[in-house]
Amino acid sequence: MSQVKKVWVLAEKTDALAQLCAGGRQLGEEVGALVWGSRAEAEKAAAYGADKVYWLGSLEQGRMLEDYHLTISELLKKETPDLLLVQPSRRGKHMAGRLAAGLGTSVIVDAADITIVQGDIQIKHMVYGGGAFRVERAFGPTTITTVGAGIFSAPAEASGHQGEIDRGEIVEVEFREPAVSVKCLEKKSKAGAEVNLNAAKRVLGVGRGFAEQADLKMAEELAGLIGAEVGCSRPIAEGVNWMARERYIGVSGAMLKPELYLAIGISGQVQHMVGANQAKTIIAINKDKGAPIFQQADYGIVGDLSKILPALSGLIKANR
Ligand SMILES: Cc1cc2nc3c(=O)[nH]c(=O)nc-3n(C[C@H](O)[C@H](O)[C@H](O)COP(=O)(O)OP(=O)(O)OC[C@H]3O[C@@H](n4cnc5c(N)ncnc54)[C@H](O)[C@@H]3O)c2cc1C
Repeated sequence: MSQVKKVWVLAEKTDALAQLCAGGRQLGEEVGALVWGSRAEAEKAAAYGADKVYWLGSLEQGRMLEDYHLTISELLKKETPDLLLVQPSRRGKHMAGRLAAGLGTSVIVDAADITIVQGDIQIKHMVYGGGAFRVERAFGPTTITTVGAGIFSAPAEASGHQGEIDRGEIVEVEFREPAVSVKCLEKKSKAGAEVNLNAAKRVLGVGRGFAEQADLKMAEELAGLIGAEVGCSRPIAEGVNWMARERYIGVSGAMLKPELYLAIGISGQVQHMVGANQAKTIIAINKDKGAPIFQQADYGIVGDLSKILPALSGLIKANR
């Protein structure tokens, strides 16, 4: 694949930063990383393979990440990277939108594939709620895209620079106060939101086949036994509200690429499956043998989950 000259990456979390740096190395001759936090964080980005780390410093008390849009868009205008890869977190998407507005371009969201054809950046992403893919090209000197999970894999730390952290140059960036800033007045922790489905090797998804919230205990027990994170279909998080929104999988939720996806009481509508069909192995449990999920599953069990889940957990425990 041909490469462009400069690819920059912007991520809030370290694992996403490592993945985007790996992607940057595939797509660009030079990788630049925009990093907040301590100098150690900036050095980490260099170890992940960034040639230049644009170090934005630590967030001052009460300052929001969003306030950096002016600082970063000025930098983008000056340095004109060909491509900016952004972590698709809510804050990442927000920032991507603001940066694109500052540059007079638009964001191509949730890239499923990025190819460079003779210097032309072509981005494939899902449209019509997962019904089709479209290949798009952005106008302007810098293409901005948020990148779906699992598109690039993170290399072992420091592989980009053979472990020599100081090979990546660290450039200190001065903060530019935007005309209108966002102030954080109060922070409250959100119960149950601490989950990183993208990083999980095994995910067990629960759907509307569960009649009662209390029945989820059967799924949680099995997940614990096989070392899986629990995710869900959208109606479980945004209909009956049995789980946090961070746990729902699909086109408008988390996009996964685990080794195993175990879908229980999930019909397999396209909007859900686009978030799960990159799994290496899909196993479905559903009482309806005509459920669409069985067309995408590698293995299927037709039956009532209230009988199958305790039986599976019992078998695993008995064979330990
Ligand atoms: C624009 C748009 C975006 C959307 N985005 C998403 C998204 O990101 N993620 C998402 O998940 N959905 C999304 N949806 C909703 C999606 O279309 C489906 O409605 C949803 O995924 C269905 O969830 P489900 O499979 O849990 O429920 P259902 O479709 O109701 O399926 C329940 C399944 O459980 C089975 N079942 C019932 N009882 C049992 C039992 N006792 N034992 C075993 N099996 C049983 C049934 O046979 C059925 O197949 C979106 C929809 C739209 C329009």
